[in-house]
Amino acid sequence: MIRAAILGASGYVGGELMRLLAAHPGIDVARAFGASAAGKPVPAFHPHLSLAYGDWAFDAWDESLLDGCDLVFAALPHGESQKLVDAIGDRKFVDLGADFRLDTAEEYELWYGEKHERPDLLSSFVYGLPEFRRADIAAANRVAAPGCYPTAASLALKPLVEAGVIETKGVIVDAASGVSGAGRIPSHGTIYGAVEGNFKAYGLLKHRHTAEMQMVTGAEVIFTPHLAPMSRGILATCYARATGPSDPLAILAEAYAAEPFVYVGQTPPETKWASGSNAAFLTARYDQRTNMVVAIAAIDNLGKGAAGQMIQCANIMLGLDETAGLPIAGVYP
Ligand SMILES: NC(=O)C1=CN([C@@H]2O[C@H](COP(=O)(O)OP(=O)(O)OC[C@H]3O[C@@H](n4cnc5c(N)ncnc54)[C@H](OP(=O)(O)O)[C@@H]3O)[C@@H](O)[C@H]2O)C=CC1
Ligand SMILES: CC(=O)N[C@@H](CCC(=O)OP(=O)(O)O)C(=O)O
Repeated sequence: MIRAAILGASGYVGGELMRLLAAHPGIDVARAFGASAAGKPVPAFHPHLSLAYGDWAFDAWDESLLDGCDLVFAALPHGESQKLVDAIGDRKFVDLGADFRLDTAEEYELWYGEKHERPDLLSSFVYGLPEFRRADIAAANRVAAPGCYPTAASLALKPLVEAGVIETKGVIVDAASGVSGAGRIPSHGTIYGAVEGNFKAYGLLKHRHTAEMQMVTGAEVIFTPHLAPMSRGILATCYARATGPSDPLAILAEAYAAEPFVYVGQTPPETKWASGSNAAFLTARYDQRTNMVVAIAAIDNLGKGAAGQMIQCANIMLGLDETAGLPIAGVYP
């Protein structure tokens, strides 16, 4: 068994990693690190994990506790993995923070508004979207797993850009996320009273995921995220001017025909289809009246948008079955 350490195990993504790894045939959780949670029992933060990790407590960060671990997952706030990466050494490392996702320190500083402390290490990370970078991930020691919104939007758009059926200028991504996308610590905008029965846009014109979507798709993107009154899920609806009549559904179906976690179908997908799984559900249409293409993706932000994708990357890096430990079926209703 591969022994894994999780940094940020007390957070929402950390909890989802622990849940999925509890049923993984080739990877065991060896260490679960917290920050303010250090020393406290795992079930105090993740009661749903009581049977799997009932007698566990979160560790305080201490790099010597990585001894004996072959693999490290980090689900920390942005900026934190830059400080820890040296301690991880040459272990396999899957980082979900944004620190090493973008190609340049300048892009990171532009969109995240803070200085990048380790630009020297940017090129040592591979962007962890397996459907587009599988061979590079297999050869990598360090992977920067994508953000949740960019995963959904890029899966919907990239094959259409590559097929040349959409214009790459002014692509519109309207996406809605469940509240778990904002993490475990509630803020004024994510408490029940602010979210229940409500629907709102935020981050207009400046959401940091715009940079990632542009990097992956090669298109110029205008992205508007929305907060939806649900725990999990992302629905990304993407619009682009067509270069002419095409069959975008057939293009997506062909692009993902061999992909174990991507389903392309006629019916507009719903977030619940993906809930609890590592699946992505896609559809697309060409509209002759407006000469526009619309492409839609539904994922679980904690699944294919976070923990599931991290495990998919780790499976590839370790030469395990890519689907090991990862559900392809969602929880419904
Ligand atoms: N939630 C989602 O759907 C997605 C999240 N992400 C990204 O993944 C990362 C984790 O997200 P999420 O789990 O939602 O966040 P949470 O806020 O739920 O969890 C954050 C985790 O980081 C730990 N932590 C906080 N500050 C520090 C610090 N200074 N040093 C070390 N550890 C610290 C927390 O520890 P403690 O609680 O013990 O203080 C906790 O375990 C973020 O970068 C997020 O942007 C990416 C894709 C999707
Ligand atoms: C609903 C909600 O607040 N979502 C978060 C997305 C968090 C996330 O995925 O952040 P990174 O991918 O950059 O790590 C947001 O919009 O900031």
